[in-house]
Amino acid sequence: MTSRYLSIEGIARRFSAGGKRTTVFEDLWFAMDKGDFACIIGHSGCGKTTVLNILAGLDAPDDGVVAVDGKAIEGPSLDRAVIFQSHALLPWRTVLGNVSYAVSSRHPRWSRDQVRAHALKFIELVGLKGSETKHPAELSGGMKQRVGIARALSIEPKILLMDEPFSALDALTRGTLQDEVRRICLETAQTVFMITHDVDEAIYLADRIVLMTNGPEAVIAEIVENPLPRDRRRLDIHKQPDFYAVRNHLIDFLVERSRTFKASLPDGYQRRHPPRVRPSAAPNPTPDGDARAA
Ligand SMILES: Nc1ncnc2c1ncn2[C@@H]1O[C@H](COP(=O)(O)OP(=O)(O)OP(=O)(O)O)[C@@H](O)[C@H]1O
Repeated sequence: MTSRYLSIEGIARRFSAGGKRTTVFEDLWFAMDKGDFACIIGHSGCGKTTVLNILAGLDAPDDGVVAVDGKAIEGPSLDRAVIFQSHALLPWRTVLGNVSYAVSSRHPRWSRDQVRAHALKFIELVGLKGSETKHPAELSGGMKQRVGIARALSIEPKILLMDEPFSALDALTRGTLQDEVRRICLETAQTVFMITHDVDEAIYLADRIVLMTNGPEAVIAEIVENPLPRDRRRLDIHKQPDFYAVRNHLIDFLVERSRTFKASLPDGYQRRHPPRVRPSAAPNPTPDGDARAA
């Protein structure tokens, strides 16, 4: 196994349905360091959720291994927290009750006061101070998702896995929550693997964007290194010189290359080391040899 914090090593997943066997992907490789924020982008059905489920330990690969912090994943664990599109809160528990439940699962020996103090810290972190005693039915969609985020972060997971966490929210709430998740993840050096269909969301949040070709038998076409500065702000991100270079690169992939990539693999393409690309507005980017302009 490699020494990276998270390593996906040659995994394959095949499903049988109606007597037909489909290979979603095989020989998939990807690695992350601690504190990295990666987004995966690809068309519906290419296998993004399958990868996330394998990382969560909810599904197992048919071949290959996934390891976190040097340990192969063998099932669900509190080391990996998942935030889904729907919040899946316990309706009979309050905000504090929902978060405390997760905290006491993580720290079964903690006293009631310790659990409460820890849960309150994360409730405050996501901006829900004052709503501790409310039940999920009394909360807006955005507030419920905040509880889900507080619950996931409160167990201080090694990896935070997010499956389109903001897609069910209105644009204003989505933007605010993106800001908060970014702030918290930067502050806590949280390692995050997230699925999104939203190119702008990926550019705002991610350090690296994994581009997956269409399925079946999807491959990772490229790992796009985000060229924007780490202190980027959502509201004026479009003024960053490289913004449209990276945005056009991602859109071009989704519109065209996700479909055609496999039929014309670039020279020297290796599944184990997909090309790393750093789109740039500069006319002749030459930072690391394999960088290309959008
Ligand atoms: N349990 C299963 N049994 C059979 N086929 C499955 C199963 N789970 C997923 N698949 C198939 O695997 C492929 C990848 O599914 P997956 O949900 O990972 O795609 P996705 O990229 O996350 O799609 P979306 O963006 O629509 O959520 C699809 O063709 C899907 O039908």
